[in-house]
Amino acid sequence: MGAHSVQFYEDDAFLIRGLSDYVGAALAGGDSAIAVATGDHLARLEKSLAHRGLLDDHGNALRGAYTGLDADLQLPLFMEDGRPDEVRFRNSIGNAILDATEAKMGHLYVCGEMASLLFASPRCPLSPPISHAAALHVERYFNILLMKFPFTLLCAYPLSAFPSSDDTTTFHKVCTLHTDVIPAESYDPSTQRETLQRTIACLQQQAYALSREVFDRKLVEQALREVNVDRLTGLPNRNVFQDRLDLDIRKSARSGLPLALLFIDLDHFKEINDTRGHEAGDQLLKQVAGRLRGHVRDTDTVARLGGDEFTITLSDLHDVILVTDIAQKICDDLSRPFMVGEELAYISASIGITIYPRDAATAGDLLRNADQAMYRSKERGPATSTPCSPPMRPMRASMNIRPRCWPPAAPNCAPAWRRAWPNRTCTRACCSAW
Ligand SMILES: Nc1nc2c(ncn2[C@@H]2O[C@H](COP(=O)(O)OP(=O)(O)OP(=O)(O)O)[C@@H](O)[C@H]2O)c(=O)[nH]1
Repeated sequence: MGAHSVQFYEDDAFLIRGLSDYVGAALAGGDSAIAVATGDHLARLEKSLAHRGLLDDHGNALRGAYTGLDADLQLPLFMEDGRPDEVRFRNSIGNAILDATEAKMGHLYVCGEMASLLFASPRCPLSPPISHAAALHVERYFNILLMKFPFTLLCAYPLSAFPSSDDTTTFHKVCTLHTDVIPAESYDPSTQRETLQRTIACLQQQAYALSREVFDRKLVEQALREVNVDRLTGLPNRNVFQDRLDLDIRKSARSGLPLALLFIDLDHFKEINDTRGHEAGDQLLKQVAGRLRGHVRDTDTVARLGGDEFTITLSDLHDVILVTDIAQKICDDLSRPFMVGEELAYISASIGITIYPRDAATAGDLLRNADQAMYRSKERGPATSTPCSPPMRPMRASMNIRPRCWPPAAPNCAPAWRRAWPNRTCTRACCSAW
């Protein structure tokens, strides 16, 4: 049987160089060459051969004989019902090889990447493992031709055809069907150390598969982060909030220390979007997230549920009374102006508070309580916080916390507030901090 080598490659430019060396050496020696490659590779190969002075402008050999076959067109010729068919293969590629050997223009050198085409989606209509099995069939058909006709064959495979470590078995099978294995990116036609080359090629494939897996894992980790983190603010999102609340409830049940859930909804945030644009609204939401983080310990959870809704879970509370102080401070803090772009922006927040286990036993009920309490705050007016109270939780008095500094001090600096609450007056002393 004639020599049937396999050349692996990572980089297209390396493939073209290798094919050009192979076909070029044949033509320069007055021999025949058939190149079966994808349209793009074929064009680049022929350009390289023309550059070497071996082909004319029309792709005709100036020495020896050259035939270029577009692998994309050859593929359907020998496929039947989505599988390579031996008879069709003999009638297409086989006949081209037969014609070239009968022409008796020296020895025939064939290089082909139709087998690797079968591996490499999306060009090939087959997906693994069918494409892998199909390519192995094509290699066997080649070996049958090699037993009948005197020619030398070089097949080319991208390492990307074996992207996972599960492909190692197929990779070995491909190597076994060839007489020589040429490792990727180290093509040296003079090298004879076949065993060493095989080992290098296998190691390359394994290294390639490993790097693909590391890359894929990074993508998965990134996707997981994105699933858990609110992209705009970097805060945990609703999913993480719910998981952590469940966890905090279980910890609280064990430790006996209560936890508080604060539901925070910004007041008239929509006006910022409407008057200053969505980007300004985004900037403001990021700053709100930063301010909220400043009011809690590392062990507490500040989350963004979506839109202008945030939650804070305060765990391991030794003194529940402190929660209203924290809510007060948050109301005060969010009523301070925000620097958005070049201008100040004014908002405030309505907060609903609920305590575990005093007000509810489950995460769902706690969230519902806090949400309802937040709406009570909205009804009372902006910058208000309300603990869970009847009918949310029987026998609990509601509480109304306003920022010490309300409404904003400078008469011209908060037109939105003044339109919304024209009857509110400013307590200048406490606004001086602004
Ligand atoms: N800039 C920005 N706006 C958002 C984002 N998500 C939601 N919004 C907007 O936030 C607004 C929230 O709606 P509301 O809560 O009704 O607005 P509001 O003016 O604060 O209303 P009240 O809570 O009743 O005071 C809507 O206009 C949303 O389009 C976001 O990621 N970025």
